[in-house]
Parts: sequence; structure tokens; C-alpha cells
Amino acid sequence: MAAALAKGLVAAEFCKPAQILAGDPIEASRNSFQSATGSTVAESNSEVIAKSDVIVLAVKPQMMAEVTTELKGDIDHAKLVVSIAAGVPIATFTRTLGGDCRIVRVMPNTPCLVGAGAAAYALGGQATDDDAALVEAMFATVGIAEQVSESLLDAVTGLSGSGPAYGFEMIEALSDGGVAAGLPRETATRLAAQTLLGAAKMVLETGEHPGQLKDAVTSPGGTTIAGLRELETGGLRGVLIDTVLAASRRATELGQS
Ligand SMILES: NC(=O)C1=CN([C@@H]2O[C@H](COP(=O)(O)OP(=O)(O)OC[C@H]3O[C@@H](n4cnc5c(N)ncnc54)[C@H](O)[C@@H]3O)[C@@H](O)[C@H]2O)C=CC1
Ligand SMILES: O=C(O)[C@@H]1CCC=N1
Repeated sequence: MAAALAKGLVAAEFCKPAQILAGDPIEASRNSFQSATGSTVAESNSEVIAKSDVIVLAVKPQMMAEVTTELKGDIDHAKLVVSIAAGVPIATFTRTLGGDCRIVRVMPNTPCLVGAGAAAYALGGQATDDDAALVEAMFATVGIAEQVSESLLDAVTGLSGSGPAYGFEMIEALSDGGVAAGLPRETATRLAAQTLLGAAKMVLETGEHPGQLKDAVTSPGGTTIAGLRELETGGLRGVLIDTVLAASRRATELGQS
């Protein structure tokens, strides 16, 4: 996720690769970050923090306690901390890093790599208006960014944080359908991906209700209603609702561990 964000920020000219310094104890991960982003990397997190104004914490939630404990002496009120970890509450950070820590908790998603991210963020008590503006600009540069209350961030995680994976599965399955109906695989995947992209753009750009847009595709006695009937029989809507709820609950669990 950190590499997707860094690459997206550089591509959008929010910053230059030289302004990003990534810490990772694993050599292979450092090498892959460096070759993906053109940025500098370091083995030591302390070195990264000493040289940085904004610290993005992007380790797995299960590792966050260990990492913040290791770094607590290096982070003070002068640094802005941005956590992108699923589930981990702001209070968990301030308990370790101190109550005056400036922190913003963000839930981004991987399409920020291509400027189409969806992120939401919540401010810690010590975060300033400038911190909020910086985080908003950073994530809005690579997609959309919404400020929400922290209590909603696990729901955001279940929807848009994990959501690209749902989209990829849908594209793969639609492509399978196209192949079943006789299309070459590459054509089927391109058509499936562009169709979901087009549907998403219509929702965002027309402001019309998705149900209204769906009705406009659906001719009486036509092909679309024949397909939609299968979706309803298969329970797609209920499955998607349960999918988001399951992932949101898992985010909450991860934050408690
Ligand atoms: N993958 C995704 O789509 C999204 C992930 N996130 C969050 O981003 C965080 C990272 O997730 P991924 O990128 O998927 O995991 P990942 O496993 O791909 O990346 C984590 C990186 O942390 C490094 N690391 C391990 N120990 C470290 C330490 N002590 N200090 C510094 N770096 C260390 C690893 O070598 C690895 O490169 C998680 O907290 C996750 O909840 C948030 C939104 C979306
Ligand atoms: O699967 C995960 O836990 C992370 C958080 C959101 C997307 N990926």
C-alpha cells in the first residue's frame, strides 16, 4: 500500500521521489519499494523519522504496537504521524506515542496508484488545521478524500479499503462470463474492466441514483433484465452487503489485537 501511495503521489507531481524516504527492515521489500517509486530507502526507521516531517505508518496492524513502541522516543509533537493501518484506533497510538502526538488516521486504497483512490480520514485531537489540509491534499491528489468521524473508519475499510479486491473479482468473473459466451480472454477482461469503470464514472459524474442508471440500461423484455434476474436469484446484493459488513468487523477485530 505504501508503494502504491508513493508512486501515485509522484505520478501526480504532489512530490518528488527524493522527498520520500521509506524505512523497511526487509531488504527485498526495500529494493522493491525503491525500484517501484525511485525513492530512497533506509533499513532504520529511526533514521527515516529523524529526516522526515510527515511519518506514514504503513506496517500490518498486527505489527503496529511493536513498531510504535520502538519509535516512541523518535516521534514528538513536531512530526505529523499518518497511520494507514486497518482498525488501529488513534487512542492506541497516543497511548504509546504520548497525548500530544499529532496524528491523522487514514484508510486509503490501492487505486491511488493510478490516481483513482478512495480514502477517508479522521483527525487526532492534536492534529492542526494545516495537518488536515495536508492530508486532504495528499489523498485528494491521488483520488478522493473524505473526512469522517473515527467511528466510521472500520466501515470505510470494509467498503473502499478492501473494495478494490471485490472489484477485481467482479471483473474476473464478468470476463469468465464473456469467455463462456465465446469472447477471447483479453477482449473479455478489457470490456469487463472498462464497463465497470464506465458505470462508476456515470454514478460519480451524473449524480444520478445508481438504480435510475440501471433502469436506463434495462429494456422491457430485453437482455439486461434477463441478466439482472440471475443476479437477484444469486443474491448478489445481499452477498455484497454481507461482504462489507464482514470486512468492517474484521477491521475492528484487528484494531483490538
Ligand atoms: N493493501 C491494501 O490494499 C491496504 C492496506 N492498508 C494498510 O496498510 C498497511 C500495510 O498493508 P500492506 O501494504 O498490504 O502490507 P505489506 O505486507 O505489503 O507491507 C508492509 C511492509 O511493512 C514492512 N515492515 C515489516 N516490519 C516493519 C518494520 N518494523 N518497520 C518498517 N517496515 C516494516 C514489510 O517489509 C512490508 O514491506 C496495513 O496496516 C494495512 O491495514 C490500508 C489500505 C489498503
Ligand atoms: O486486507 C487488509 O487487511 C487491508 C486493509 C484494507 C485493504 N487491505
